[in-house]
Amino acid sequence: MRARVRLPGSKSITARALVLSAIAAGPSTLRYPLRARDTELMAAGLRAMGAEVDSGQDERWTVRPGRLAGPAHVDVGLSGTVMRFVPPVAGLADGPITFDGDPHARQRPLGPLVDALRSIGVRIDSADTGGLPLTVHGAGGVTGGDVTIDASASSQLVSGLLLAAPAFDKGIVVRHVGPPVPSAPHLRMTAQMLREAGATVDDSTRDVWTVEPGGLSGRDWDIEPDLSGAAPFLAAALVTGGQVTVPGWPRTTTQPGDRLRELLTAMGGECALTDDGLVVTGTGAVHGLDADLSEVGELTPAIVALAALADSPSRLTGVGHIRGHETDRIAALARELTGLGADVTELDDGLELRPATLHGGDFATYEDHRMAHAAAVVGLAVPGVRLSDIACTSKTMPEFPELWASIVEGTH
Ligand SMILES: O=C(O)C1=C[C@@H](OP(=O)(O)O)[C@@H](O)[C@H](O)C1
Ligand SMILES: C=C(OP(=O)(O)O)C(=O)O
Repeated sequence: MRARVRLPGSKSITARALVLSAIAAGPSTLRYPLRARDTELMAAGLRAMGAEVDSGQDERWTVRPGRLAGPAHVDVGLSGTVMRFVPPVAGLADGPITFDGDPHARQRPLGPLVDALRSIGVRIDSADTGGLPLTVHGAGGVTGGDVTIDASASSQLVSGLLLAAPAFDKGIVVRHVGPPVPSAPHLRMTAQMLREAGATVDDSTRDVWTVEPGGLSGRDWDIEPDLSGAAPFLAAALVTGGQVTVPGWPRTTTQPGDRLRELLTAMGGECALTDDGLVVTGTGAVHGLDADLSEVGELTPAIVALAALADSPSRLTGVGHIRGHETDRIAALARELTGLGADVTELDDGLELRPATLHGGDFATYEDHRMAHAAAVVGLAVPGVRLSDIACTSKTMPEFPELWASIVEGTH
């Protein structure tokens, strides 16, 4: 395999740019945004509340902030960013905003955010579970102030509060209390993008984030390629002993996917960040990995797929929270890989894998895009791996099936 894969924009950066633009004082543009289910739902949700989001052109979306008002309905789909980033904005709107999503969305952790918003004066009706479906009774503004939250289930619970906080009367001081918050790079991304939009943010104390009240400016956002989406493509270089180049790989970034350079090197690849982008070359061998993935939880499915093909054991820990992702990813990976003959042990907070000879069979995706990515990686080395569903990849990369087929067929 010798492939060059141009990836779509980052889901996480696109989501944040949309939210910050919707509460800014003037218009903004997003250059090279991600067009996928999660970001289309984000745009639709903000639009429903009164922001003017024009996503007509692929390479340039524009956002004109408008008066935020209900009644409106926000479909969160299965998107963590939509369900955690939009309710705090809904508190700023005038009128009721209802939220619901795919059946599994109701199982994803949301209660701590709802409680936190209530504690700063936002009236919310929620399901008994504390999560979806819910109604935010926007009062045209949010008092803000001091909030205590257990965000061990998802960093997005904190990011959601911070992103809307410049528009709160008193801004916000968020204190996390509980087991560690995962996905630290995503919290740095939130702080950095808030600052780029003109907010004053203090994240210098562990587990405490302060955002001062103040107007945000409209601006041009250049969206980096989605480095987490790169994971299965770069993994393919290792599995096939080939070479995959991702052009436009940023030299510095807050995206957790940048850690792929270190993880794939440890697993036997060679990674070179060149003027042409990131070039990953397989050496013919895939080694096991002993790593704490808590900061990069969304990379777990692709790394586990590689680990299932490795020539030595792996122990991947620190990701108990991914049981609350699109599906319980620890259980799903253990079950589906075991079904293909892998030697896997499920841990509370991760997985252990030992070398085994895999065989073909059915692989269920549980509507999880990254489960499909994992199956695709295994399928490079194991004939007859049949995915239950490839359409779920539309959550973050609708072009995944075509891109994957093209690298496998060597047409790139
Ligand atoms: O803020 C973000 O854009 C994200 C944060 C992470 O969430 P968790 O902290 O819930 O893992 C990550 O897994 C998700 O894909 C995107
Ligand atoms: C966990 C993920 O998504 P979400 O933003 O829905 O939490 C993911 O994309 O791996």
